[in-house]
Amino acid sequence: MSLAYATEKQVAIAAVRRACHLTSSVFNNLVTNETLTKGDKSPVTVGDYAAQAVISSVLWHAFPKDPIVGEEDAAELREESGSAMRDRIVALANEALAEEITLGDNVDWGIGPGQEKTTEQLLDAIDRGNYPGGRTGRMWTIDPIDGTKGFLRGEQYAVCLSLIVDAQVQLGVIGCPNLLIDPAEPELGRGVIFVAVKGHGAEQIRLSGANPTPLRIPDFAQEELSFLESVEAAHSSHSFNDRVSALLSIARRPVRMDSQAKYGCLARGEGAAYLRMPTGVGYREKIWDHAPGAVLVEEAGGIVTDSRGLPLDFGLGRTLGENFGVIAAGLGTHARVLQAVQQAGNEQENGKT
Ligand SMILES: Nc1ncnc2c1ncn2[C@@H]1O[C@H](COP(=O)(O)OS(=O)(=O)O)[C@@H](OP(=O)(O)O)[C@H]1O
Ligand SMILES: [Mg+2]
Ligand SMILES: [Mg+2]
Ligand SMILES: [Mg+2]
Repeated sequence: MSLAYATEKQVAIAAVRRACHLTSSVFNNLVTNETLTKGDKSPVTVGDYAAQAVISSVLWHAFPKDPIVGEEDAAELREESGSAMRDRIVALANEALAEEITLGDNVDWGIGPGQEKTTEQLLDAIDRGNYPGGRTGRMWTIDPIDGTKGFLRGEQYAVCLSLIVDAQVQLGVIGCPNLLIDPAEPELGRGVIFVAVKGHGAEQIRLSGANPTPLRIPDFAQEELSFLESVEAAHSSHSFNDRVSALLSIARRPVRMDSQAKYGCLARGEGAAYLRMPTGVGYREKIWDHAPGAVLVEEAGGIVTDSRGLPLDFGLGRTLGENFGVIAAGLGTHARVLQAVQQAGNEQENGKT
């Protein structure tokens, strides 16, 4: 096997591991006044900002020329009113950057003892995520905490990083600190990183970095089919999924889970399809919410399209453009789900539902 994107993979895993340690410790010590509400009414915590600062700093050290499409920006933190949060973010980010963690990550990537940064350097690191995206060249996407609402509830969330080259996702890394390593063996505990390199397969490793396990989506019998879907009804239409489920005579209840942990669970065979249909409010899906998950599912043998059956286009900028939803499923399931989605869509247009 060739070493495609071998350095990028190592750096990305190291960055995501650091960020996962950070977010776990933030959750365990989260106090009031550490969460802001953004312009779109969604929450952002000190954990989101600090994790983006850490990942961006590591990427800058390893690949200084690569642009970054990151979810967060530091505008509010630069204001006087943001100073308390700012100080906490700087402390958290520096703690994570300087932390001693072994197994493959090392000081050459701007992490490890002595790698603390100034406030200005960390705010700039957050703001390096302002790249507008586009069709050509290399770029990284960072979603420092995907599923922030799940994070705040103590449920699933994910630290998500991808490398896109000429609009194709080449590498995806999804850290899930709260996900069971193996649902069949809960005593193994929680903390998983999903990794995929285009053309080279998908794997799961433990948050500790150990036990790489290849991932392959299994074939599902009809009675085993179930959907993975968002927790928040505002993020994807639950009622539409119910109709698709009925059309496919799916008996099992959908599994609701925040974040790209859904793509990870699909890739390891927990749930037969991830359906995310728009709620009709004109929301545009962001590339950082899907790029790592899409390459993961494809490399585990699955298919990811919109409701027209077209691949997601990561070359349009920071968003996926007009929202036609997302259907991710294994090879043997995707066509059936797509057909049912289109039927449900037609019914909706004809006012039958
Ligand atoms: N209206 C609307 N429609 C679709 N998607 C939206 C919408 N608003 C927000 N978002 C994005 O949803 C991301 C979280 O998705 P999830 O699948 O984790 O949602 S859920 O928490 O399970 O409900 C969430 O990612 P994070 O902000 O990283 O948590 C947002 O990018
Ligand atoms: Mg957010
Ligand atoms: Mg997100
Ligand atoms: Mg986020």
